[in-house]
Amino acid sequence: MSSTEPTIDPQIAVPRRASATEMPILDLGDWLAGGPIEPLVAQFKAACTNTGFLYVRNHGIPRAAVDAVFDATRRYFSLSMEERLKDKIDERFRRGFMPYGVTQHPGHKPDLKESYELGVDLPLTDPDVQAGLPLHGPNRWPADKPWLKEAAEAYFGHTVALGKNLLRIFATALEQPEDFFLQWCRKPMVQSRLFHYPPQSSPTALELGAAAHTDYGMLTILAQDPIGGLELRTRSGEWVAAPYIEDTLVINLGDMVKVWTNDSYVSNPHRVANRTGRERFSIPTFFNLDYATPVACLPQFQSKDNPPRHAPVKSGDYLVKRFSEVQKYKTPAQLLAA
Ligand SMILES: O=C(O)CCC(=O)C(=O)O
Ligand SMILES: [Fe+2]
Repeated sequence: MSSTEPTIDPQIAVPRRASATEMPILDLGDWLAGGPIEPLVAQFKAACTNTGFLYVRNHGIPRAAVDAVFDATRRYFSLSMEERLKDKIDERFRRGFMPYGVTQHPGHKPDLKESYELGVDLPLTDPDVQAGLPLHGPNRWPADKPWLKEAAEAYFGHTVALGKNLLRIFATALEQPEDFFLQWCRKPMVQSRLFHYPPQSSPTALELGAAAHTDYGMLTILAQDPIGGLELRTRSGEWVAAPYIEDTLVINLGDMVKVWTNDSYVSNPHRVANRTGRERFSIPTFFNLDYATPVACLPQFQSKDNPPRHAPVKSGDYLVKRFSEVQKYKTPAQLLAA
């Protein structure tokens, strides 16, 4: 080996499966049908203070909507690169096709994934869009592929509804009124990403489908296909697998939750290693509150002996900063200056 060749990390170990304590399955069915919230709140709290990861079932998103968005995603990524590049992501609104190489975590090779991105669809006449509020704007859709818009926007609508329901459980767990977070859901910064991961025969710690990272915002709602490949780090530092479980979605917390709770609720690192030799598809929805939401440590998580460990942040400013650290875009300010 010549000295100019990069050092290849040893293949990372195949982890064991997460236990039911590390990733409990919460059944939302009874509550969504009018039952009490308390049993769910207790399970939610336990998961959030352990790994920050859990599964939900009977979550209210119809199976047909999930199947339809996966079908459309597979169909879209079977198109030629030339075809997909017609809808290459625009830097201002960040909607559309994002090719390989855009997402790169510090110290890692670019993630081995490509995506199609969508969010809350705001017209160009919307006052916040006109004012240039970062990431606010219209979705971008290929006019000749109506099936993509149809399936993705339908699924998106369902995940927004689920996200708001999860925020009710979350607020109750934080001893706030059930609708506490919903006051900041006027134009919530929700983003869905339709992901395609190619097969990867020898994942290394340097090159993965998604390098180890924490999510930035409040809640992530992840639909994955039966291929699996999602792994999370437990509090003891062990990597464990979060496999596909039929009719469930994975929920995990983002870093903003650490600000609200002074690190009582955790946003654990996770990664994707697609070792199956087959293509993998997954659809995370990142649920975030309105741009101007003041995120700060809640009173019950601080005291004289335990002052806030994180400075208060404005939700949107924080997200924009975190995005710019891993995605090679220009910021809106740079675009305006260009
Ligand atoms: O694709 C997955 O399973 C997870 C993706 C992920 O962690 C992310 O995009 O933040
Ligand atoms: Fe993530």
